Amino acid sequence: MDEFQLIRAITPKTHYHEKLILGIGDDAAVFRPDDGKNIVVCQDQMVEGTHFTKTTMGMSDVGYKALAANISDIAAMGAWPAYYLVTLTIPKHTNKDEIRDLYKGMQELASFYSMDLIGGDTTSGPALIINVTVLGYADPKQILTRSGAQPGDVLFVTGFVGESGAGLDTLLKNGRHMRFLDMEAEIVRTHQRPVPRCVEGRLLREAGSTCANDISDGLASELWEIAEASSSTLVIEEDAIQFRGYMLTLERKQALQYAFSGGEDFELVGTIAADKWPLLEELFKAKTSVPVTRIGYVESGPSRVLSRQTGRVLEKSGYNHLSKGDNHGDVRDSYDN
Ligand SMILES: Nc1ncnc2c1ncn2[C@@H]1O[C@H](COP(=O)(O)OP(=O)(O)OP(=O)(O)O)[C@@H](O)[C@H]1O
Ligand SMILES: Cc1ncc(C[n+]2csc(CCOP(=O)(O)O)c2C)c(N)n1
Ligand SMILES: [Mg+2]
Ligand SMILES: [Mg+2]
Ligand SMILES: [Mg+2]
Repeated sequence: MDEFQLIRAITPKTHYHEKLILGIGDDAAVFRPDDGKNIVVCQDQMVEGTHFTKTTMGMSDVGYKALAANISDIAAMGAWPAYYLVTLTIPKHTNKDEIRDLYKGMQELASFYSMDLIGGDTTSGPALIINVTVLGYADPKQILTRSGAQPGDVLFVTGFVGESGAGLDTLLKNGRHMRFLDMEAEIVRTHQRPVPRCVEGRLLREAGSTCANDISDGLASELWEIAEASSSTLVIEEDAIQFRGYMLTLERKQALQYAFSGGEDFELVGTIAADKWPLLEELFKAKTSVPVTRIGYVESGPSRVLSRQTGRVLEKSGYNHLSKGDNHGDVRDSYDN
């Protein structure tokens, strides 16, 4: 397989968006934006050894999750995805079938959201790296931001948090080819194939929420981002955090540790005016199988996250690439300025 064969193989034969003028095949892609909408754009990448290993994820899972992580950021803005671009760094000895599986995983999710692949780049390099850019649309009158929390708001989270981190530990211990019990299979799936919460992001907008953040680095880290961007105090009631299945077999303290610091759950955490909370609950019951749980509130005060249970400031734990001394800067010397 050479670079040009690869590009030919991944070029879609049809497209979903009629406003796409030029997709893959020229120096750049061209589309006419949807009338009256704001364009939303984000980018996240996954690196072998940092975000996945051969033990934790198959190639189609890697493709799926690289796109899912980006769609999750679009969902956290209350927006809807439309186009994506994929940049690959491919190490030696990667075969054609592996790349085909990577795109299969991405296409599964892309077809669900009718997203068009419109470009990217391909290079060789020392590790497998998948960098995805997603473009989407938002209603110009209402986007969900990290700075949108107001004193008096209810703080909520969608779905169940902590499962991805627990799934990762299960995978690191047993490998992905293990025959898992149903409960373990559920958390492993959350780690490998998280479901972006686009529908739920829309419901947040419908109910009148102004603030959301998706959980990539862990609940603690995402709560701190909201507190800092909104210049307010978030009070978290740990006792309200819900778990299911495998997580209920753990000591609650450990389950909470996964929820706060595990990351990659890709659920939404956000806030909404207290008088609109009942409507949000109603909309979730009527329109999605994903639960929404009140886990605290917002009050005026310095930018910080307080635990209602302990009265103490919540530790800013969670995943931080550049504070983990062992996972960066090891393939080359420093620049000599
Ligand atoms: N290297 C960079 N250059 C320019 N902007 C960046 C860079 N890295 C991050 N950003 C920007 O910083 C902001 C926060 O990015 P961050 O990656 O922390 O958010 P996220 O995607 O929600 O989190 P995660 O990466 O854990 O999924 C975004 O506006 C992002 O575009
Ligand atoms: C093998 C392996 N080890 C550790 C992890 C955990 N992990 C890696 S990156 C990240 C935060 C989100 O990334 P980003 O901030 O880049 O979006 C987390 C929780 C993993 N997935 N696989
Ligand atoms: Mg990011
Ligand atoms: Mg995010
Ligand atoms: Mg992200």
